[in-house]
Amino acid sequence: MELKIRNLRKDYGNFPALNGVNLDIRSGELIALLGPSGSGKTTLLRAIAGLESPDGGQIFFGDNDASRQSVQHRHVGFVFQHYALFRHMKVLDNIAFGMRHGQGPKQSEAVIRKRVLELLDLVQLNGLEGRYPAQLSGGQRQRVALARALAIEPKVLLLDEPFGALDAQVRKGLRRWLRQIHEETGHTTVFVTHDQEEAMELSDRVAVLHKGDLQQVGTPDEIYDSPATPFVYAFIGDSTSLPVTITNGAATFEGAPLSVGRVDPPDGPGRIHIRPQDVTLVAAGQGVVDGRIIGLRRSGPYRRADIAVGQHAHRIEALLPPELDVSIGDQFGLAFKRYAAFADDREPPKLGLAREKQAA
Ligand SMILES: Nc1ncnc2c1ncn2[C@@H]1O[C@H](COP(=O)(O)OP(=O)(O)OP(=O)(O)O)[C@@H](O)[C@H]1O
Repeated sequence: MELKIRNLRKDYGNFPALNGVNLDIRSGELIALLGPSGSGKTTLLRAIAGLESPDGGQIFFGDNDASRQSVQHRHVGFVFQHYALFRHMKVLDNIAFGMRHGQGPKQSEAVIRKRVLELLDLVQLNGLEGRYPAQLSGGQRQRVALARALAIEPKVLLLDEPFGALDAQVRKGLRRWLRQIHEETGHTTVFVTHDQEEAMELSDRVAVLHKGDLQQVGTPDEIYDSPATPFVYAFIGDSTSLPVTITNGAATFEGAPLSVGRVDPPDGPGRIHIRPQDVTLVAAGQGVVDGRIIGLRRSGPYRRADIAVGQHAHRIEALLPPELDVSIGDQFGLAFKRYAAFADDREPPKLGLAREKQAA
């Protein structure tokens, strides 16, 4: 089922939780709603489910305007962070609940039992149908919750931080498992997370929200390699930045020209953003700007260097090969393999000011 969200608004008092969101969700895709706490992810998910009534805009399920439809009529499957299994019911009865009490045609107990056992097989919990939720681990309970959501053959599957309460190791396992289930079942799935790694690894596309605004929608590669706004650049992956002044497409830093080539944003104050892996050290005077190493620490297979730049000690971070012979206090030129230039955020942030290019 394809979803179209048009100019969706939700205000809590004077506070705009959703600021006119437009988003097309393709049939069969797994899309992540990603953003920091309070960005509007859950509000958007609940509006899709029909649990929240918007103050403006529309939500289409296919060609059908579902904006005024009840939760029951939208026929969505929902899994929350805090598993909402019925504690007094066995796993089998939990999964069967929607089939027994839902809107669909009545089914015989034999059919229901067969379907529950198939779903238990799908979520890899064969043999646990007779247990109560208290006799399951947190990860197993979330699998039961997913089986229950799938049991009603939902038009759309909505997942709100379903692994949020579980430890990191279990989360990683469940992430792979969920992707596999998605590939087998093909439900249109909307997944809320504030964990960028989870969003990038799991989804076909990522929708990044910030303060109720949809900042960018794209594949994980597009979001990481071509962030559309300074917020997306800073939120996804590591980066540091330098304040610049842009005049006729040329950037200056602390009054001196910055040899990064032509930049696109309009004249005025802006920032050049760089990812640590895109900074390389060259001889002083040969790079975009000179800097002095003020910190070095090991980071996985790399060494992470803190480099002070300019008179006001702005900080640039670089990932260096550990065998590179550098020490605190060394002076270098910094070359940027890639960077992005943005005009300073003028409210609200607008798409399309980015320019990512090879450094000159
Ligand atoms: N019922 C409510 N009444 C008032 N304000 C609310 C209500 N629900 C949410 N908000 C506010 O709306 C904003 C968006 O909330 P939402 O829960 O959608 O954010 P989120 O991105 O899902 O955050 P989190 O990751 O913390 O769950 C927040 O600032 C929140 O405080």
